[in-house]
Amino acid sequence: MRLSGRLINCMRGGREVFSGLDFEASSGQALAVTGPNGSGKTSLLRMIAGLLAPAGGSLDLEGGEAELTLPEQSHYLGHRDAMKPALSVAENLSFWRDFLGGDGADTGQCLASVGLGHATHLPAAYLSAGQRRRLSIARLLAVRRPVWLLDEPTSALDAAGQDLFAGLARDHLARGGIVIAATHAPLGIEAQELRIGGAT
Ligand SMILES: Nc1ncnc2c1ncn2[C@@H]1O[C@H](COP(=O)(O)OP(=O)(O)OP(=O)(O)O)[C@@H](O)[C@H]1O
Repeated sequence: MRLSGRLINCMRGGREVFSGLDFEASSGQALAVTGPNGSGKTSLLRMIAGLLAPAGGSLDLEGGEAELTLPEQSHYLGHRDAMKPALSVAENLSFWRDFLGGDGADTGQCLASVGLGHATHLPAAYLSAGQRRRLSIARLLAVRRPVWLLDEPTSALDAAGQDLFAGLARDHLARGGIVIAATHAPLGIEAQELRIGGAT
């Protein structure tokens, strides 16, 4: 499987953010998207996820499921943890599993894998920032998709959480997945750097 972008142009609010961006990531590879604030890292992830149209260029996934689009084969975790505060932790994850077309994955097991086994019945509103991030990461496990698009995946995670994330990402890569992560911090996994904009 190979994900590639060719000559991608990004416009936001009538202003060019970046242009002519090329990148490529094959099965088992991670890309760390780096660059200064406002250089377009989140915008690039959202384009790959199908949430924002490129102003030019093309995005392509070769070797995936022929009948599925690139967004349908991708997970996008934004830096806001999309969850409903009044629902429990388990209900939030079940919502996402069903919404994303999961095939009945055991949410309890996914939550235990991210260290939230003790909090499944708590309202999501009670979670700390790092726990919310762990709940987002559990979505990656509840529904298996080959392309992970992650915006600052380790923000708010403590050292143990960062190790946990790195382990899950390594497993995903070992299974032939692809990780594209926008980050200002080391991801804890081997990754090629895709730099956008000027020096950090
Ligand atoms: N909805 C929008 N309308 C207009 N401009 C926008 C919109 N969303 C983002 N932008 C602008 O697009 C540019 C790129 O934003 P983006 O969030 O992709 O950057 P980033 O590299 O992820 O930044 P950071 O490191 O701060 O997270 C910024 O200048 C931002 O202000």
